[in-house]
Amino acid sequence: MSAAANKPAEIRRIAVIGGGAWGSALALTAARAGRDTVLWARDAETVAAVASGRGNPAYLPDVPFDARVAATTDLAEALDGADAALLVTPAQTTRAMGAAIAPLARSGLPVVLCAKGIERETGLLPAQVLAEAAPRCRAAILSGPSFAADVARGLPTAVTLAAEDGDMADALALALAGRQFRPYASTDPLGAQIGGALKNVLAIACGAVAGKGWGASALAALTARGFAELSRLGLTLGARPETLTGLSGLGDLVLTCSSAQSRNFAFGIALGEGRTVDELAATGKLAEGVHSAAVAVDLAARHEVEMPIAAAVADVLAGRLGVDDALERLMTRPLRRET
Ligand SMILES: NC(=O)c1ccc[n+]([C@@H]2O[C@H](COP(=O)([O-])OP(=O)(O)OC[C@H]3O[C@@H](n4cnc5c(N)ncnc54)[C@H](O)[C@@H]3O)[C@@H](O)[C@H]2O)c1
Ligand SMILES: O=P(O)(O)OC[C@H](O)CO
Repeated sequence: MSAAANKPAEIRRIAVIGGGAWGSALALTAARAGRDTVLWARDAETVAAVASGRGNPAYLPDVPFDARVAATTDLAEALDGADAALLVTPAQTTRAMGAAIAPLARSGLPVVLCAKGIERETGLLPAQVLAEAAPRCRAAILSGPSFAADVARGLPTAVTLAAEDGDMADALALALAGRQFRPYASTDPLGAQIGGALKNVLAIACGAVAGKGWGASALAALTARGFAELSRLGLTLGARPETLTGLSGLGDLVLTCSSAQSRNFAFGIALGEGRTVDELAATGKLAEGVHSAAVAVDLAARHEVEMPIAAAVADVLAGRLGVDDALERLMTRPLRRET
């Protein structure tokens, strides 16, 4: 067989599974890139609004859709004829959504995992979960500094698009690229997933520092030490250094640890201002770091990797530690060489 015959076919039709903020922004991105795009959402009101061209008022208010996106509540219809799917529901739903996609997807369908998190019950990353739930699909990862509202408005950014198969990563990057959205293909999906999952946990810590008013120096110091933790775990698990310092690692960490537009950072701010975890959970707003903190700490412990900031976040979220005590604990750790 020639090398050309092994190349993935051109991606013309894209199914975006998940009608929240990021799913809608990515559907718009795919449509702007000229792909025939269909959005699946479980809620009929969202589908009606998107299909009529009104956009997604529930999740992306005040963002007009400037390209045509079809929409459906029928998963089989969304996947029918799709050359690739983007799975954009919360990380803890990857297994159930993978299982729903599995019998409807053609063999070898590229499924781009866009959630940033770790499965709570198993400690598995999204691609590992998909491999169990939909073994005939091929996983790719889209991650990097990208607020849904910014991307939907057409503000520029760059992201990582990673898959074990470099040709598939290239084809997916090409399918989504536009003047305002620049994917960099990568063959390190593990590294891309580690960065995306951990930056959410670390952003809660940084938000708490901001909410407490502990100053810009503390915020920068915590972000840098957070990056040290992310890198330690990533390198131990086999991520590549250039991925960890790239868009899906350092790039996304810097964004999420510095902007109140981040739901994880905003969650941390509210904690620092004295709101309780239960109060914040009751708002129903998705902050993925809340769901991944404890399991990230367990994963690190299994690999004998120290993650004191993530551990402090997990303890605060579990009600075992206050934010002031978390600072005290971090600041009074034995002094050490910087690594
Ligand atoms: N919003 C962003 O700026 C952004 C950017 C990059 C990555 N992400 C990641 O994308 C993922 C989704 O985030 P979002 O911002 O779109 O969240 P969101 O809260 O805006 O939307 C979540 C969507 O998932 C659906 N959903 C929830 N539970 C479901 C279930 N059990 N089955 C099927 N559908 C379900 C909801 O109905 C909703 O349509 C997260 O992992 C997040 O970290 C978000
Ligand atoms: O709002 P957050 O904290 O989920 O962050 C959104 C994106 O992941 C930023 O890249």
